[in-house]
Amino acid sequence: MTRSTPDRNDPAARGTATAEASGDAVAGEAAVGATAVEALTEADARAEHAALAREIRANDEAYYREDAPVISDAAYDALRRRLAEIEARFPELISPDSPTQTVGVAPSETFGEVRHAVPMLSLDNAFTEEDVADFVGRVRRFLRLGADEPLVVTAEPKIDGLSLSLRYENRRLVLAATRGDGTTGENVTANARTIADIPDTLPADAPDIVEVRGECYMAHADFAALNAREAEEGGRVFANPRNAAAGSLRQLDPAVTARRPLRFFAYAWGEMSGVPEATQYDMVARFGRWGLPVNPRMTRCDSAEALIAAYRAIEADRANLGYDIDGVVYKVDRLDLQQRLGFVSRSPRWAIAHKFPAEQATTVLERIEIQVGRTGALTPVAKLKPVTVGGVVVSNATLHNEDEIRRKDVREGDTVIVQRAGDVIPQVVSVVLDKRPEGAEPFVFPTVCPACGSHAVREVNPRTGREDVVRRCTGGLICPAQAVERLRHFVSRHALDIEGLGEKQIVAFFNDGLIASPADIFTLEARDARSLKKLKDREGWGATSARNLFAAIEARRRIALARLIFALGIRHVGETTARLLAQAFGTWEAFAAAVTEAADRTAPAWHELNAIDGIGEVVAEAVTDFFAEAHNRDALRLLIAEIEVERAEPRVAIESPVAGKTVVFTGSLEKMTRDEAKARAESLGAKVAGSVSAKTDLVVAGPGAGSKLKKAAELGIEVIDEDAWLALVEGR
Ligand SMILES: NC(=O)c1ccc[n+]([C@@H]2O[C@H](COP(=O)([O-])OP(=O)(O)OC[C@H]3O[C@@H](n4cnc5c(N)ncnc54)[C@H](O)[C@@H]3O)[C@@H](O)[C@H]2O)c1
Ligand SMILES: [Zn+2]
Repeated sequence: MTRSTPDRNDPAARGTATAEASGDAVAGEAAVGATAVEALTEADARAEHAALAREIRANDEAYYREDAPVISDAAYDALRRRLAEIEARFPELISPDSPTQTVGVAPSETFGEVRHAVPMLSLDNAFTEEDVADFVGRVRRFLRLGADEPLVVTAEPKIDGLSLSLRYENRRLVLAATRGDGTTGENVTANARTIADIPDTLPADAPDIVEVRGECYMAHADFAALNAREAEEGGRVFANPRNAAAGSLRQLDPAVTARRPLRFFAYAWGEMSGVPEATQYDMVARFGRWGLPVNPRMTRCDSAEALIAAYRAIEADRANLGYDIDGVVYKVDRLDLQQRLGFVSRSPRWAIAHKFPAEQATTVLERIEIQVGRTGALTPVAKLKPVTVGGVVVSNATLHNEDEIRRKDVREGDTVIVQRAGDVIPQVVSVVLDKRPEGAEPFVFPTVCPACGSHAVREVNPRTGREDVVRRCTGGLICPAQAVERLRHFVSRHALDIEGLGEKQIVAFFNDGLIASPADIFTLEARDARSLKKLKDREGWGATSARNLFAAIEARRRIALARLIFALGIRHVGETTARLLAQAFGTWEAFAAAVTEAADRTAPAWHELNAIDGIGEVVAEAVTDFFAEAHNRDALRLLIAEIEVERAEPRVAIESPVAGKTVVFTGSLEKMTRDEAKARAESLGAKVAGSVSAKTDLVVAGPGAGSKLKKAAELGIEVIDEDAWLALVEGR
């Protein structure tokens, strides 16, 4: 696995909650209130504030934790601006957890946590020249500077990467951490050590403790090469260099980071056992002498006008820098003045980021093409008459989804406004209606998958009654667009668990036509015996590895029903749900017959399915949609003919102190692995959740527990340690 974060569409890794969250997030682009803030009633403001905060948080998760944003930065910034405007008028809505008061998101559990000795903050934003003048005025007033007293402010490019803190003790690199939520970040020391730009040691004149902070980023050329390579190998293609940098640094396996061309610019610092210079400018110069890369475009300015001139100069050069920047950062130069200015909630008072406007151009949309993603999402892409936007030639732009096309009424042949907003994937902003050719028809979004001909459906969220914005192919088992992803999931550890059949082998076998659907795995050996091009003669293989693979496959010909159901990769069907279904139906035949019948929502089978404890409508729909697709049923018939599915024992009512409780494990456990703890808890009737919420009954915390523990304390949820947990479940 070369992924740092769980795949967003892996049903095992993503609960319904995340799926809904990101669905809301997409819808959020349209959700910025239409009413002027001045005209809002208090009740409307409260409701909109809550909705905005939810959307911002969902987008934060996608952006910071999964390195896969769902909306453009410009759309995201608009949500934030609206939230801030509402809070300005209704200050009672400002709570400590409002997005205006917080930084980023809490670190992902998969990395060790690092508490920052000095918090890592965000930056306030300026979008107009007026905002810049306001900033300078605010600083001067705060410092009570007279009209003739100079104020020097630096200007430097705002690199679009992710911030990284490097701690040197006695001039050796000892710790590297991401920003996280500003207080606690992720430990990425081993990853940072693989970055050539980052020195292992500092020279003798550096103090004993030095925390260098700066931006980890990926240059344009490296980004393009990486994406080309990933696309070829069936890996993950990144939307833009920032996501590529974040996704590459935040890898569980540092060897993967080492193969990614990451770079670094130093521009700030945290804890220091002595600050050797008196100004921002000189500190950065000092970092440069210590062997750290620093940006050559930093200048000193003495007025708002000079700052804007510096901004214009950097903007003019933006396309030639070779890496993405999304604005210019201004910082008060004198460190003693920085000290006096201090901080407000999430950003320093002595700095501001002057953001570039999104870059736009007008061109003709020639065609709308529907692409099918690795997880079956149908995404519309606008094929454009090539046009230069912000120095880059653009011929494709995203249209996001079906609703967006309808909302903007985008038609083939239209003249459209295209925007690049710092990120690399351009988007269609709007249609120039005056230029619509005669006879242009509204676009009809396909309801079958262009890759495999299966039905493509939109899920309905039973709670909100709203359709998911994404239309998905339901022919998962045969769809060539999804094949690799499905097969990878099918053989993964918690599914069929076939050793020696990783993503790399699957991609190679799929490309060579050896394995196209799950049944093919079990006929591989027989076909190999008859084939002239044998597995053992393939590059990187040999008689032993081929024999081992065949043995590993053979060992899985007998499989537990729950594992098989999970392995199918049906949306929303994770391990727990698969087990519930297996226990409820007992045999494959009974399960398959019932869920096929349940396609008819008036059939008794539909009600039986919904009556199973723990199975909600979302799951019931996903399962029946999957079996309603004839292509899937055909593929399953072939698979079942090759394997033997074990009968599942029915679930017995459990009497245990944790039955029916929702439990969260956090920190490191010493007496059991996470998987063991989870399986044990579930076997006792508890539900194991990944994050702490009001629904949590119990938190089991080991050493090193961080944000979840904090959250539990905030919510007043009972917290026990591992020993207490064992005593509880063992009845001691
Ligand atoms: N599209 C989305 O869904 C989504 C979601 C969350 C955030 N975002 C984007 O992320 C950004 C907001 O997040 P943020 O809190 O990280 O703040 P920010 O990017 O606006 O500013 C703070 C960051 O700027 C970086 N930076 C780069 N060059 C710098 C320099 N020379 N000096 C100082 N800092 C420098 C640092 O990493 C710092 O943490 C916005 O651009 C926003 O649009 C987008
Ligand atoms: Zn398909």
